[in-house]
Amino acid sequence: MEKLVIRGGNKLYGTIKISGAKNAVLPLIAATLLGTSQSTLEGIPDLEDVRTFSQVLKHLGVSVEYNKEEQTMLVDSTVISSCEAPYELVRKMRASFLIMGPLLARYGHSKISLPGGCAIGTRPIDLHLKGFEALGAKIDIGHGYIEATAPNGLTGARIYLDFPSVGATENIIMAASMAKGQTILENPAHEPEIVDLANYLNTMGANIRGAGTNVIKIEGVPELKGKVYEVIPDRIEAGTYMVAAAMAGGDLYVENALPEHLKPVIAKLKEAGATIDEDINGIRVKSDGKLRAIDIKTLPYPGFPTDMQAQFMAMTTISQGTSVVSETVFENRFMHVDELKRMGANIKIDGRSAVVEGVATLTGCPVKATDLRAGAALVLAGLVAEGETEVGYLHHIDRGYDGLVEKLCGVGADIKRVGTAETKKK
Ligand SMILES: CC(=O)N[C@H]1[C@@H](OP(=O)(O)OP(=O)(O)OC[C@H]2O[C@@H](n3ccc(=O)[nH]c3=O)[C@H](O)[C@@H]2O)O[C@H](CO)[C@@H](O)[C@@H]1O
Ligand SMILES: C=C(OP(=O)(O)O)C(=O)O
Repeated sequence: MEKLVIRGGNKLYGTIKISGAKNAVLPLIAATLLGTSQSTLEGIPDLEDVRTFSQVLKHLGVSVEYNKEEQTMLVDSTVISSCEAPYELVRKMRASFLIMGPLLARYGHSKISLPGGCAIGTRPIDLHLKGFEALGAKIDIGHGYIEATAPNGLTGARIYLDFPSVGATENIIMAASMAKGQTILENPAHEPEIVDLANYLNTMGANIRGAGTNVIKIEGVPELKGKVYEVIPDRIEAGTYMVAAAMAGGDLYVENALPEHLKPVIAKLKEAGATIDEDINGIRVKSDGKLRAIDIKTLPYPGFPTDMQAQFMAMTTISQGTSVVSETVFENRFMHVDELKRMGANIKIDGRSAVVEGVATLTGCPVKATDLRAGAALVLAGLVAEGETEVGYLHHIDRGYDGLVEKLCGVGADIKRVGTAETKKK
């Protein structure tokens, strides 16, 4: 099995350049299915999720050319030969469910395997389906598949989301972009990735207003064309390296990080004692590694991101005092706690909160990444732990961090990837 071997104790100095955002690029790839000509996506991060999504599109008969060196993806979905996605592909990546909205909009039919639960929670898709039904689709669930049909096309509607789900907002926007008439989406997600998707769809010829606000209005159009578009930088990757610098100490410039996407992360790092400077090209984090306890509560954007919760929990394990970390978005996103405890952290879980008493030092040992951000948290813990930390189950980390080892080693960390590649599994 492949693992990361991390020798802790090095401070981080220099620059890390942030890649394109995983959570923005996946909906953009789904949106290319709406275009009747070639799309060129730029700034594509080198991620396992990107490769998996390419496989999903190829399964639909779409031509996909990913160029790792140029960070581009050319998608030609002029012709789509299948509207079905099987379990083998969908189970690897929940975001593949985002193909349902575009396929329904363009062909009036889509059949996709139910994605199933995952390590961080049950992650139902009821809000996506309610949205499709409101637009006039008929939904049938059976034999592990969801089939959505709208033989006469979709019709715009007023839709209220019970919770501002990121994926449901994206799927509904894509479906409604080619529906007849106007759709008004109330209580949508506000994440920057939603705004990026709407911007791309508008570039393709859609008419979407209000993305990033409480109400999104979509006037359906009969046709969308593939275009050239560059994905936004990954705010979670940026936040992860910012926490790394705060914990390890040093002076790290996180190039490409957008301060306006990282307000709660910046505020909480300052509260913990790090010095943060923002400029037009990125964010600088300076720290002596001596941090204070902070409380964190995850919330939909613009609140504190759940995708940064595990990394901040790693930070609080070595921050002086008692921190309380509350997770309100996912019901089971504390899988990293037991692994951090193996490294000497003092954490008690109380319902949806974790109470963390800072310890003077963590100690390296073998640990496993149970999900993507849990894996990132363990890498951060390894950077400051005494001795050697071995992080296994790297397929989780590979889903969402482009060049993690190279980027961290480039600023002074001591990390090696060793062993033979494991069989990829969710
Ligand atoms: C590829 C991608 O962009 N993934 C992000 C996206 O996931 P994703 O789009 O899956 O997250 P959602 O915002 O939909 O989920 C948030 C909460 O809503 C619940 N829910 C969601 C849909 C639904 O139909 N019913 C329902 O109950 C979920 O179980 C969860 O508890 O947003 C999450 C929340 O910021 C992030 O952690 C993920 O990194
Ligand atoms: C939970 C995450 O991603 P996904 O929704 O793709 O599982 C994440 O990026 O932290």
